[in-house]
Amino acid sequence: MSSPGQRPGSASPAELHAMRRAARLAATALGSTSPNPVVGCVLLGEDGAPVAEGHHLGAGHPHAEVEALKAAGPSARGATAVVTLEPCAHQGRTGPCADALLEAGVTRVVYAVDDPTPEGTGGAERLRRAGVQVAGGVLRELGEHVNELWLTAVRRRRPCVTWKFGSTLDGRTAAADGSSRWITGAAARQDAHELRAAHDAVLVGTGTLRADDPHLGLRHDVPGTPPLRVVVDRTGGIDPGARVLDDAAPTLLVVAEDAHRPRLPHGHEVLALPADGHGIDVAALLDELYRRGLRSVLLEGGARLASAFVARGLLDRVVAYLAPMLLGSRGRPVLEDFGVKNLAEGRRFETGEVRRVGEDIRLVLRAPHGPAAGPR
Ligand SMILES: Nc1nc(O)c(N)c(N[C@@H]2O[C@H](COP(=O)(O)O)[C@@H](O)[C@H]2O)n1
Repeated sequence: MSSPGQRPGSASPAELHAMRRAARLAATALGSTSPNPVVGCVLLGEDGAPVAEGHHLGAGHPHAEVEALKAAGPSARGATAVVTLEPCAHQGRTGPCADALLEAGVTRVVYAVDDPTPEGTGGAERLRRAGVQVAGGVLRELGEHVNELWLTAVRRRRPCVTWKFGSTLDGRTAAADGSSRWITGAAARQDAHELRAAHDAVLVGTGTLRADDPHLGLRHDVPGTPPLRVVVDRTGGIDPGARVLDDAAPTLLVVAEDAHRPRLPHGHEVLALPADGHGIDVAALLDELYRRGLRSVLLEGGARLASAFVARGLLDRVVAYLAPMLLGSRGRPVLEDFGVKNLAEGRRFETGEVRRVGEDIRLVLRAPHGPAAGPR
């Protein structure tokens, strides 16, 4: 295994090209693989030309390397495997990829990111000991990027939390009268649906539920598995006719331990968690979601719930759609007070990707790297 400080192994132009292809393959399964990562693999023949490729479809399915080996058949002998994550060395739901690569006669393995899990790690070392040439850390940033949600989750032992919002440039999500349709344009809203499809769960509080009656499903033109809909409703007072209780996807209704537990239509569930005067214990909620195998959560509001996550330092990423519009201080703010009294207490993020989506600006921010974050 290459250690975080180790220089990445060198790779040929054909291998770098194959790694980019493997990352694109991996990304096609975002939102469908948890608790497993997204992984892509390309096999190159001795002349450097691709002979087969594969990607991981989800837990219980063969790993990316095994998919590619199956597609290659006997052509795998003498091939180079280019894979976005270190081949695993363990017997989980499926067998160890390192052994499958050895049995198929692969002679070189190039991978981007070390597997950070105690179960999965060790494949690179096993391959090296068996005489296979191994180069780790190749296009590591790309491998980190495509698997950002899973890597953040397994390093922090809780789902990766992305807070998504659409607001005016002055941080308002509705006007004083509550009108909010639409602040951002159609392109930003379409993009937000694609973001939803890449996550395992979408999370809102009751304020948003009452104000917008959101459905939280996927639009018919967005491919992917609908995420679990999670509604934090401290008192359990959800309207039985709420759109989120239809059968498009399961809904988890999170209530306080001492609250009324409503009967929900078949397929939905009530989860009781500790709460205090500020609301449900959101760290306990993340622990429970992680325990259930969810690795990514898209927090879609409202201001109160988002403030609870900010206050607890539980945001990993922010995806903001900023509309070229101003509503002034009578508009509804994107966040409530979360206890900041002076500039030094303000929460800072690192600026990531910035791009224009229709008339709006899409901004990705990341929490500064803590000790659990991976190498950069
Ligand atoms: N290298 C690699 N390729 C894949 O396609 C993978 N899905 C993984 N996953 C690693 O193995 C663990 C899951 O194993 P099972 O699917 O249960 O057999 C997962 O936690 C990763 O460490 N690795």
